[in-house]
Amino acid sequence: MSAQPLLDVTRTELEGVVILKPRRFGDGRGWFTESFNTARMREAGIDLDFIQDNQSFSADKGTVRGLHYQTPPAAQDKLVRVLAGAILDVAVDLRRASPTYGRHVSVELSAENGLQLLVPKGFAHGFSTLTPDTMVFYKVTAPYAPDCDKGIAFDDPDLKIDWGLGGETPILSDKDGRQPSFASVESPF
Ligand SMILES: Cc1cn([C@H]2C[C@H](O)[C@@H](COP(=O)(O)OP(=O)(O)O[C@H]3O[C@H](C)C(=O)[C@H](O)[C@H]3O)O2)c(=O)[nH]c1=O
Repeated sequence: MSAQPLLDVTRTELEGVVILKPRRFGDGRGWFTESFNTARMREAGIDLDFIQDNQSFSADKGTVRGLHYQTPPAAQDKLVRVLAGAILDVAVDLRRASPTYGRHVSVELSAENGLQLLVPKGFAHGFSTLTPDTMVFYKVTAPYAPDCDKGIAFDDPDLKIDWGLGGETPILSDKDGRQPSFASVESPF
């Protein structure tokens, strides 16, 4: 029986957006994993230079952060994982020439399932929290650039994203409560 790969990679219907699952080595104490390894990423054909780590804590279930992206020259690739709790992680294709322009994928990432989502440049990113006390950690390939930090309304009617909120009003930042519609955004990608 072949051993589980050290890094399992699953493509999604959006070209470039992939789900990563580093192998966990379990024993009587719990488990160990190499949560990030550039050699394993390169073997998977992912050759990105992550230069900044971000971390956000959301106290309440039903928090939505997003949809956000940075425009060139500060566009970011993001590698997202959850250290505590669970999120519905969403990537929206903003690449105007893409056959999946305007389409999204949503993946449940949790401390328990150990899944990670790679969100390349050209995609908007956001997540909703599925548990209280959710800690999200993500690596990015470009520094924070406030002037390039843009957004799209999380509840845009054209994007039709189900955030798993069960009809509840989400907890949002003021900024995310007034993001522009998808139709009004001139994507730079
Ligand atoms: C993103 C970022 C923010 N900040 C400062 C700016 C604000 O004073 C404060 C909170 O920022 P913001 O409200 O934009 O944080 P989130 O709503 O969690 O935004 C992030 O969440 C979504 C899901 C993303 O994908 C982006 O990485 C990022 O936009 O942190 C920094 O100092 N550096 C940074 O890289």
